[in-house]
Amino acid sequence: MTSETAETGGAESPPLVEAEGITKRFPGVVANADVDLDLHAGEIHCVLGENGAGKTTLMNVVYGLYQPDEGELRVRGERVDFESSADAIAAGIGMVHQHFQLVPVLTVTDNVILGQEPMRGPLVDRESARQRIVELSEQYGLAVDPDARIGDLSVGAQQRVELLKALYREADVLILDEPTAVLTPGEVREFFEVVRGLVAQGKAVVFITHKLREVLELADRISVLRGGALVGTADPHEATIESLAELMVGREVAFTVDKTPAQPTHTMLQVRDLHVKDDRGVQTVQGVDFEVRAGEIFGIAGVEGNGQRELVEAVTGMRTPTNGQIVIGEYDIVGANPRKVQGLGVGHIPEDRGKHGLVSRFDLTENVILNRYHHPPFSQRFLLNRGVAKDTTQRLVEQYDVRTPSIDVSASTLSGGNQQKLVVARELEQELRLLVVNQPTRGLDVGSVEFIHSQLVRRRDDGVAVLLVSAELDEVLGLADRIGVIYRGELLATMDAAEATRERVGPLMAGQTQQAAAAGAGANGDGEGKQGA
Ligand SMILES: Nc1ncnc2c1ncn2[C@@H]1O[C@H](COP(=O)(O)OP(=O)(O)OP(=O)(O)O)[C@@H](O)[C@H]1O
Repeated sequence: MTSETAETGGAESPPLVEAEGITKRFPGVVANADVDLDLHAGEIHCVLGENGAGKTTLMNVVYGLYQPDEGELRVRGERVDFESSADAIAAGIGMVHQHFQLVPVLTVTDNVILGQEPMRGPLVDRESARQRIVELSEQYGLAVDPDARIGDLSVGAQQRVELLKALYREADVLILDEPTAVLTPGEVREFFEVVRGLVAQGKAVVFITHKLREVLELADRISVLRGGALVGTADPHEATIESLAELMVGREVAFTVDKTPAQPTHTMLQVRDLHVKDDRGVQTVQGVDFEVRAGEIFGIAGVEGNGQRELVEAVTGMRTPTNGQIVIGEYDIVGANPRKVQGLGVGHIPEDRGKHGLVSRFDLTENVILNRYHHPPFSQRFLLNRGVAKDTTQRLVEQYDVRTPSIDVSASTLSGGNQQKLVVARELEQELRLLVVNQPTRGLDVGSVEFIHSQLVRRRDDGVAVLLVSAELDEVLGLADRIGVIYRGELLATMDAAEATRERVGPLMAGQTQQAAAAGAGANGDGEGKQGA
């Protein structure tokens, strides 16, 4: 639908939001340089750009979190000067961040009305709020139980609560920052339906994503940022994944991984009959067996939440298994702490860089030496050699193209994708025997994905054993030499990459065993990995 046909649009009405000449500077960086952006009722506007291109900054300006240094914002044709997000919300702008801002112990209703409680005299009128939430869920197809506790909801349901929160505040413009990064394939499909419903009812949606297939499927309008500036717009009917990638990155991007057949040698990681419980005490890994040899990439495919997190935490010493063996080299590491495991030459790229990868208030050098400051070359005779630490950080920042004004800024100032590149650089560029990577390219732009993939293959070719866990089926199929499929904590099948196709692995990810798949029973493709590009 276009603005002309939208309920609240119409050829003569101005865009819901016009951003004109927006410039926003941070120390040493021009995050947005003279950017124009129009958001129309009834349109899905995709904003693309490589990591650090300025997408989040621009949206934070529109949402009132940052004030622009230059330029102006107009809402329905009227100039606005937002001093905070409260002003933007009052003007009908809502934003759903990548990290949800919900209180886990409260109910859906309490979260939605938080800070906006309807009062009847001195009392909160919870019942009328609850009724309004039910109406909104029905109107926009946002299925959630208003009385459920947030902590008990799936990620997809929590995202629907965030949308309800914005709609309850009567938002006409919804800014969604990488909303599908955290969703399972089934949830992505449901989410697309919701977004289509929102624009059909006259809302304007801004959709930030690195997944170009999603852009082609959903966008009415595409804007591309590079180095803080708007470098172009693309017509979703004419654009291809390749053309969008080139517009974003400024060069051609390869979508297939260039690698020769693996030459594996001895077993480096052996996992036997592994059982692991999650934080709630639920047995999420249930009798897993596999091994990874030096010089190969063993990929674990699976829809998120099937025990991958607990498996990776057990292998890296962050979680003690309830049963089973994990042998790295010749050591059984069950009971060993993460530092000990790391000392065996184990690198770890965690799925949650905020929790386990980086300390956001530390500068880049402190983050690079985080788990190695007590090892040479950083430590010499118990003293930290700052010069070596800084030189190493500078080299990694250049080699991995971490976009930053300097290595002295705190990690929190880096864009999400650049934070991830820093973690990957630190973990890959050390003495390694085993590398455990969980969702290594989440939030990365297509150019960075291409680079990180080639680096993983390079370390494999150096003789490192690589355990790759990813919900992106394309990533596992493109990188791994052998593949296991995890479903409800069990490895359903292990196969050579040559035998692994999307058609074979997809149904297994949905829990369909090989026998059933051969009989053709009930394949619905729901288990397909999230789309790579
Ligand atoms: N609060 C801040 N202080 C200093 N620099 C910042 C701050 N926020 C963003 N930047 C810088 O502004 C630039 C743009 O960052 P932004 O987060 O907008 O990029 P992005 O396009 O959203 O990237 P990604 O795809 O990685 O999320 C980056 O160079 C970043 O380091």
